[in-house]
Amino acid sequence: MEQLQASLQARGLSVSNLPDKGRSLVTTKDFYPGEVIISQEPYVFVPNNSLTESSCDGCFSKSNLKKCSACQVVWYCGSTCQKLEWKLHRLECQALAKLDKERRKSVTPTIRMMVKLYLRRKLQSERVIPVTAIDNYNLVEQLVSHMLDIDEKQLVLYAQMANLVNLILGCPDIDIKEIAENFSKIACNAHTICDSELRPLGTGLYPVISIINHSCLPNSVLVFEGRLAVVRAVQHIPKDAEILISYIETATSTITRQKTLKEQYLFTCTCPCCIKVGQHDDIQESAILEGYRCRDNRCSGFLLRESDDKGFVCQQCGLTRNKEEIRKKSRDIKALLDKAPKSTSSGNPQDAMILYKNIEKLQKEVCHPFSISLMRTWEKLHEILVQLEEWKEALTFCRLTIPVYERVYPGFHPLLGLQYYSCGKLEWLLGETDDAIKSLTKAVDILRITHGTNTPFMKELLMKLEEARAEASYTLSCKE
Ligand SMILES: C[S@@+](CC[C@H](N)C(=O)[O-])C[C@H]1O[C@@H](n2cnc3c(N)ncnc32)[C@H](O)[C@@H]1O
Repeated sequence: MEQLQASLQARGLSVSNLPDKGRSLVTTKDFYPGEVIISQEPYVFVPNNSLTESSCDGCFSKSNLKKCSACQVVWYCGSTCQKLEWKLHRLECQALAKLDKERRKSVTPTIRMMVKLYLRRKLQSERVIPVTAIDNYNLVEQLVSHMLDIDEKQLVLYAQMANLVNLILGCPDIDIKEIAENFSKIACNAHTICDSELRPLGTGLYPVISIINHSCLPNSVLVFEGRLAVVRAVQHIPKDAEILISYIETATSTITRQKTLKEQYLFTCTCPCCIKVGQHDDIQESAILEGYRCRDNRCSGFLLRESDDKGFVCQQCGLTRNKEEIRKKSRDIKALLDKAPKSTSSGNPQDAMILYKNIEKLQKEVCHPFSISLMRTWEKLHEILVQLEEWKEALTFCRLTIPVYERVYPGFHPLLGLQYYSCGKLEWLLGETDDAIKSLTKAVDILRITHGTNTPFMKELLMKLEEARAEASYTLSCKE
């Protein structure tokens, strides 16, 4: 702990204990928007491989993959990644190679994560891999596990998984209870590794980053550069303040956010957004994001349940909507949404587009124009239409999402920046240069804070903006 504090002190940080939160990462100097607060390589990480989709165990690439011939479980994109991972994979490979074919199928990414955790501990204790103040198993030991709070069913599942890990490791001296507790630690401390566009790639355990607590209105953001986790300030953070990131998708009502946090991280959030739960403004916002629209299409009011529970009444114009009518339409939407995964995985985007357009039509009759479910449908239609190369329509749906994004995300949220980037790319493609410049500028303003400016992803965005500006000034000079 002293070594960790010394290492953090050099970066303007320190670990404190807060009464209701446990350990927290606190600043010992000011941080400014866009500044890197801390970055860390994972103690262990695994790609999100499944039986149908694989990626490289070193860099998550999905191309030129070759399966490790010995264990037949792990994939690499080439010898560079294979060599980099070899010290750890050598041990893992020996353990996996001993399993029969059927058993190997049960080696999920979570099981691999645990196997790798113990193997890395072994390599560090034998000094094959160096130990540093921010890269050691002691930090894993200090992670919260919430073992006393999790239910019986979950405990049984962890125990079964722990038995499988023990069987793979072939070390009867490793305590099953300890492995089960480590599964619980992974559940509330591991982070989903995403690419620059926030698409999930894998899972990693970053024991120092895991000291950072959650807020639904955070002052920092966690992004990844490959597997390196990078925390950046999104606002001015003064000395002696707590660093806070969001663990969850915050585009939901307070009650939904609190439920998610309780179920996955086992705490009740009391951030500035959550303490408003039940207050008038919060009820109104929830009714907009997850509730229904007024019967009158010209009215933008939100609806609340009538006191006799027979229906919903618009808080702007007073019109009521019948509960049964809403229920029926909601059932129809659900029936269509249930068909959606099949339609999207069937590989026929045309079918998926028709289905989602039907969903949108029904949702527009039921949901408030700022509804999150309607926004998700617009996102899906944008994605499908890009696939179909229907650029104009894709742009229409992308633009529809922007006001909802603006409403639900704070100014410097990566998803807002990325959505502006998507709009800008489509506008540029369609020759709408002035609009493209506006969208790309907004994307740059946000993403330079959340993502920095040095990654290939950001360099490409900056180049696109420059190209668009150059074209606009060339067109202008031609006109003059
Ligand atoms: C990734 S850990 C964060 C570090 C943790 N406080 C510790 O002592 O190691 C996640 C856990 O921290 C606690 N936590 C995180 N954010 C919190 C918050 N806003 N309020 C209360 N507890 C919080 C919860 O127990 C949660 O399961």
